[in-house]
Amino acid sequence: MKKILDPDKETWAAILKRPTQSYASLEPLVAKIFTEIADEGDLAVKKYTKEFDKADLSRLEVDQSAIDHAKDTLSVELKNAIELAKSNIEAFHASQQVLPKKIETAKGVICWQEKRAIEKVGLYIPGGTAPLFSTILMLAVPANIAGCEEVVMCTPCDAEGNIHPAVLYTADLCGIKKIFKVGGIQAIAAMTFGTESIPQVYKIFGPGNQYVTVAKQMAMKFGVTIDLPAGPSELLVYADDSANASFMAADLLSQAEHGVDSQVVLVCRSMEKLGEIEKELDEQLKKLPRKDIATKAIENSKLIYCSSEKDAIDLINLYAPEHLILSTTDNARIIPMIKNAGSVFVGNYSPESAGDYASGTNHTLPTNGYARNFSGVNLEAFQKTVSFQEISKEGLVQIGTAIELMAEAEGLFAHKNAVTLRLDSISDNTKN
Ligand SMILES: NC(=O)c1ccc[n+]([C@@H]2O[C@H](COP(=O)([O-])OP(=O)(O)OC[C@H]3O[C@@H](n4cnc5c(N)ncnc54)[C@H](O)[C@@H]3O)[C@@H](O)[C@H]2O)c1
Ligand SMILES: N[C@H](CO)Cc1c[nH]c[nH+]1
Ligand SMILES: [Zn+2]
Repeated sequence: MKKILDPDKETWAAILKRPTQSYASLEPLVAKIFTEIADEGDLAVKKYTKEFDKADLSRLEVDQSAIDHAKDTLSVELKNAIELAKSNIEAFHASQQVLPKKIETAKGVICWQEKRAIEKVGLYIPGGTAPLFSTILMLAVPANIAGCEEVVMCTPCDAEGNIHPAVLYTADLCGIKKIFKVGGIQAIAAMTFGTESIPQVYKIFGPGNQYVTVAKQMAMKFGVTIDLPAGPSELLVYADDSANASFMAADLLSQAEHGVDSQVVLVCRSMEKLGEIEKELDEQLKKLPRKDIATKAIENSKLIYCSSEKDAIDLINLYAPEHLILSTTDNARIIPMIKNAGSVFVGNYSPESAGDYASGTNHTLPTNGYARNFSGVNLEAFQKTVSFQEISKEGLVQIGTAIELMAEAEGLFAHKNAVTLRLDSISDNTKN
């Protein structure tokens, strides 16, 4: 892991660059697959599933028998853990509900907003190197609270066409009725255009590797919206002398083990603590089953010493990490200074894994610096906001002249007339 001491500001952007390929470099491949799937539907989806996932599928949809088998296979302990996580995620996302609030902007002019669920949503559940069934909870729970009518789920299968039982169990627990054994670019293209088997959706949600992330960005060109660019996982730990070195090393490795293109960064105010964390990292890494993946991710990662607090915070805000751990003596003072981060974990006893699984917050979060302008998934992502107004005669008298003047100034006389006719009728009625 590269060690950097008090870097010059001019070098920050280069130091903090992510190890993923650019949108431009993946676009030609993604565009080719999109075109084929738009033209040939299931046939092209099957072709690419064979090419990338080595599975020769005759049917894309998961059979009920596989779901029933998954329910029998999973241990009671794991089922209970999934239930606990689901209940915390439900509590946190239900608390995000906003009730309509009517405002009288002028006497007799009542305005308000109501939330409406997006009717058809597609959930992408990553499964290339690990079966991320926790992601189903993160997406299906808010979709259900919002009241989305049609929920379609795509996830990659193994070479035999099977999906991990925990994925099928969790999807069934969340009431998902349409589950497809399709991953990667081909899954996103299929949900964008619709195929003979896979329904077209209005909005696509979910994290994934760089291929999935670029495919989601491509989907937007075809009128399907997306939640956010949620690519390869990242973690930045901000630590001082008070940090527990072994906890921080474990947290850094937890995100490094996601994929070779993950990135973890330590920004440390103490040289001594930086050394301790580095030593712990080396030791813990050797014992990990996914050490090959984590080792490659660690090669992309950095240990940065910052003697100045201002520089450290500026660096964090410039990097805009997906996850940020604050492990300092004065976390409460630091929190208001954090402008850009997807999800923040405060103190030595808030491991990043808690947010991945069971604290209740959502783990679908912006990566690659997008925490500067995107939020992670929340209830609102599954809703649209519709505005309403109800205006009485008295209300129209209050604002009518202003509307007439503005419409006339824009040269839009039909707009003006829509008000003038009503104001005239009000004045006629008053006279009679
Ligand atoms: N940001 C977040 O909120 C968040 C949350 C969870 C996971 N993640 C990230 O999701 C990712 C999951 O990645 P994954 O690979 O395990 O699963 P994935 O499901 O995202 O991707 C697997 C698919 O990628 C496709 N693919 C693989 N290599 C390809 C190639 N060379 N060309 C074209 N397509 C190819 C295959 O079709 C395969 O099905 C990880 O990077 C993890 O860090 C991010
Ligand atoms: N850390 C991932 C988000 O970047 C989410 C996850 C799922 N399972 C484990 N981790
Ligand atoms: Zn994780």
